[in-house]
Amino acid sequence: MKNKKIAIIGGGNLGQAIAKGIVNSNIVAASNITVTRRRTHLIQTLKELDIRISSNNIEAATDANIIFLAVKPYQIQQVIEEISPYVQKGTIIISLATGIDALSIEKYFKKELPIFRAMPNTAIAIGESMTCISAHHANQEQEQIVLTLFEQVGQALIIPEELMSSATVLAACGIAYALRFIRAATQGGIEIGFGSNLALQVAAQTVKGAAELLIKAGTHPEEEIDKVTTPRGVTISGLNEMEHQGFSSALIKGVLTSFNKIENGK
Ligand SMILES: NC(=O)C1=CN([C@@H]2O[C@H](COP(=O)(O)OP(=O)(O)OC[C@H]3O[C@@H](n4cnc5c(N)ncnc54)[C@H](O)[C@@H]3O)[C@@H](O)[C@H]2O)C=CC1
Ligand SMILES: O=C(O)[C@@H]1CCC=N1
Repeated sequence: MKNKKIAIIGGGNLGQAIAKGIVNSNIVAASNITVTRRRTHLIQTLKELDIRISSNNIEAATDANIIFLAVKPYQIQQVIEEISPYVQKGTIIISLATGIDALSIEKYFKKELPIFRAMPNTAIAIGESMTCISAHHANQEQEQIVLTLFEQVGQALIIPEELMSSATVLAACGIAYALRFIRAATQGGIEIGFGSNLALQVAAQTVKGAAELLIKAGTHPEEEIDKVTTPRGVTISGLNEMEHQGFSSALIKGVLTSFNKIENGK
């Protein structure tokens, strides 16, 4: 792994976060990673980490063993058609583009390559992503390489491609849903007396603790809820009122609305 050459085409939010995450984990030398962007002055900070920056996609793709496609979905076809003639056989392709299936990517390349789709979430910037990955024409060794790369920036798992839209909703959009919960809790906290900064600190750490209980202890949410809900107590009154107002139902309907928009465009 250490000697693999990586090209990240599109040094935007996700592209830069992946580059930094891989460098921090030390599994590939920074000098083996090239990040491309048309306006390279916007990614000068990567150079301080010894990451190479370039505006030349073809040069970056030519000697890469692994290519991340981190441009927006509407830019992906053009980028693939630009680099395809220079991509060596067996090069691992990892597309981050939402909603573009592996068959289309293969069609744009006009040749068979190991193609992966990866759906991280924005917590990748702090090494806490939940990344779902699907594989197309890849062998086990290639799957392990891609899994290992994303494990440097959070948790990662391989899923069937047919679940990629669901993964997008639950993990990528999910960050926004969770943040809206924290924002709403903060608004409630202000109404019952906290200043906004303190309310946000308390709400955010409380959500982190709740998630860690499930992740570290491996318990079910209801098991943890049972520990907080004293009979005739305040928690169950609040929780039941939230459910009367449609809390779980609103969340489930939101998840389905996002999913339907990906699947049917509406
Ligand atoms: N999982 C998630 O939470 C999210 C996933 N995404 C997906 O990730 C991908 C990247 O998204 P972001 O990083 O947010 O986008 P971004 O817009 O920040 O980054 C894309 C970068 O590609 C560069 N670029 C465009 N054309 C290029 C070219 N021909 N050659 C080299 N560089 C070029 C742009 O200048 C930009 O810096 C998208 O395909 C999007 O669908 C986007 C947002 C959230
Ligand atoms: O909202 C969106 O369309 C993209 C997909 C996943 C996160 N952001």
